[in-house]
Amino acid sequence: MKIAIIGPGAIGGTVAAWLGQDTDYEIYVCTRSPLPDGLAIELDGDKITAAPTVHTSPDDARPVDWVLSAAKTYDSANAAKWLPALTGETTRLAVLQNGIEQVENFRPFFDPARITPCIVDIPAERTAPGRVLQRRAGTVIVPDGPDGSAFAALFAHTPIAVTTTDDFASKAWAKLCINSAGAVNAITLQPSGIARFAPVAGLMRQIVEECAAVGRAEGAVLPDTIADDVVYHYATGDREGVNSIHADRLAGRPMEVQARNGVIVRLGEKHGIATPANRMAKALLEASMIDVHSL
Ligand SMILES: NC(=O)C1=CN([C@@H]2O[C@H](COP(=O)(O)OP(=O)(O)OC[C@H]3O[C@@H](n4cnc5c(N)ncnc54)[C@H](OP(=O)(O)O)[C@@H]3O)[C@@H](O)[C@H]2O)C=CC1
Ligand SMILES: CC(C)(CO)C(=O)C(=O)O
Repeated sequence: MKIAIIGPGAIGGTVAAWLGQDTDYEIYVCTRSPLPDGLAIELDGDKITAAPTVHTSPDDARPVDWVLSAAKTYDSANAAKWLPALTGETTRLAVLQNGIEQVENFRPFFDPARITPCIVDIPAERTAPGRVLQRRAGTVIVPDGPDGSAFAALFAHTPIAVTTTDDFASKAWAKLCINSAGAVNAITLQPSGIARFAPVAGLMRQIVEECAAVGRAEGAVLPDTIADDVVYHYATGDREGVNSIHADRLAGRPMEVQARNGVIVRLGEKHGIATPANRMAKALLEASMIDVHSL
């Protein structure tokens, strides 16, 4: 089994290292930044390491059985530049991204019938190139079907629980409810525990209620308690947890604003649903990336 992982960041690095614990797999990591010392992942005080083959140019890559793309949503088109070299007749692509548009983001570059969208719930932070703090073993959800089952089987030897669902859209919107609220962490530059501060909990609740309303208009089935559930998740989880949009802002990287809050505003407009809290979150995060001298 040959598996290529595009983007060995927090999620790509974690997944590549865990997959690499099965020595029957040939793991290839496709990176744009050097990875001088392989991969080392810390989970629950233990460390696992892996030394996959590292490609820094598509010229070196060859067709594999599975490609896993773990680049950010805004890097999808660049990540896709690896695909022609990695793709053979039976190659399948798994897209490990937040948001609800995993297939859409790669549709221009890969046969959508062979794309497996993944909902990743693995809190992980990159601490240095190839170094990741994985805060929980975590889960991945993929659609029912032969590709979903084959993808899940890849992880059988890992602590990451991969399951399939017959209602992927609802699961993706439920995850977006969690991620939409994470904008508040990126805006305030405060980790998860800031949700214990009542005014922040209230703002997160409003962001999630808007997200859930738009998701339901799109056909998602979401529990009535989802806003309270999400706030509880942030308030009672790891107080120091830094979600990925917060990590992006801290590192001065672009942020997945469009995929996480922008999409709620955009689809809210389509359905005539007001989304003022998400609109404000989007504006503030976009403003934080602007050089005022360019205005
Ligand atoms: N971190 C987390 O806890 C979670 C993240 N997610 C989602 O997973 C996705 C990935 O997030 P995360 O791992 O945090 O992001 P990171 O920024 O840590 O990793 C992204 C990686 O993609 C690489 N990359 C970007 N473009 C290319 C390219 N053209 N070729 C090769 N590599 C490329 C980046 O390279 P470079 O090193 O040069 O920047 C980086 O290593 C996002 O959609 C995120 O929302 C989902 C659940 C949890
Ligand atoms: C909320 C969290 C940590 C869950 O895995 C996540 O999706 C992210 O950091 O982007």
